[in-house]
Amino acid sequence: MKITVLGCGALGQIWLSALDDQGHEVQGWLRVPQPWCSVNVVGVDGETVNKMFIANDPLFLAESELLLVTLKAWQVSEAVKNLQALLPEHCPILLLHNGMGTLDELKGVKQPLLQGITTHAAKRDGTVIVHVANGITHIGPGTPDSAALSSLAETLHHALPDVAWHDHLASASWQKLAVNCVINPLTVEHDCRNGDLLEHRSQISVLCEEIALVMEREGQHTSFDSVMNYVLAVIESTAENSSSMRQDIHAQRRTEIEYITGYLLRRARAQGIVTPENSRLYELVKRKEQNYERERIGVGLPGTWH
Ligand SMILES: NC(=O)C1=CN([C@@H]2O[C@H](COP(=O)(O)OP(=O)(O)OC[C@H]3O[C@@H](n4cnc5c(N)ncnc54)[C@H](OP(=O)(O)O)[C@@H]3O)[C@@H](O)[C@H]2O)C=CC1
Ligand SMILES: CC(C)(CO)C(=O)C(=O)O
Repeated sequence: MKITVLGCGALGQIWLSALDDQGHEVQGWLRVPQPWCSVNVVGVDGETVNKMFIANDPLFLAESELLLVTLKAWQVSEAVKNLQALLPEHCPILLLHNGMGTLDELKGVKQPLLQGITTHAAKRDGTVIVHVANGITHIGPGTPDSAALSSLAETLHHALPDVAWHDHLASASWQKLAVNCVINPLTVEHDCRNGDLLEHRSQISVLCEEIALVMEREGQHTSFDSVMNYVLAVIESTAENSSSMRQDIHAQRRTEIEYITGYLLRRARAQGIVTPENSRLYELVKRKEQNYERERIGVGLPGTWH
């Protein structure tokens, strides 16, 4: 297949490398246009890949059979809208990111949209992307016209297993959102690794009560116990991780809070539910972002809200 990967960061580079390895024709798409992008990946098995791929080629884009979007949630809608006119109308767009809400922002896009969530872990270490742990990528339709695209899961599975197709991704997406609503802002508040959150069980419990209520009103078959047990299991299985939000705050980057807790709060408001503990954490993270944004502008540096 001819595949363009939009966003060549941690996830983007492991996908570029894996798809190329399977014989697919791939190009990267960078924010600042360049004819080449370099992929430097250390695999889970320690094997390294150093390769250059074509980048930002509009002719390649016009012939692409898949646009794989591996951007942060807040980068997605503007970047996809900028490319949609160059992309064939039938070319599926797969959005792979944490958080929810980007589909609502892409309502006018003509191409079939798919969404995905992943438990793979990859991080940047200097100029290299380290694929820290294998995981599962769950994908499913984001618009009705992508419901018949389940064969994509098999193609992607051969490149970077596991990939599972879901006719209805909402359940998996909400579970992942619940995990991110608890772990990400709490690790910012306590400035700790995921595993250290087990010392804050009562706070986790209050957050899970609120989240379970919103999920139930959104039509999800769940309960407080089920959300709590799932969140605790992920805390244990990712105990050594520093969450992506904590890393973003440490690096003074914009976080994905608007698409994680922000999305939960928007759905809670629509359902008439109050979520005081989630709201407090949302405000806490927003305040931290605003403070360093103000500091950057104060010392004459450009803001990070590009
Ligand atoms: N890394 C991981 O292990 C996991 C990540 N995720 C989720 O996947 C998503 C992607 O994460 P990750 O790969 O880590 O993020 P990265 O920040 O590493 O990658 C995003 C890349 O997109 C680039 N970019 C930004 N804006 C544009 C644009 N307009 N056009 C083209 N490229 C652009 C960035 O470049 P620049 O820096 O120059 O702006 C950056 O290289 C996030 O939602 C994350 O939460 C989920 C599970 C695991
Ligand atoms: C699951 C978790 C919390 C793992 O760290 C994650 O997705 C993140 O850090 O964004």
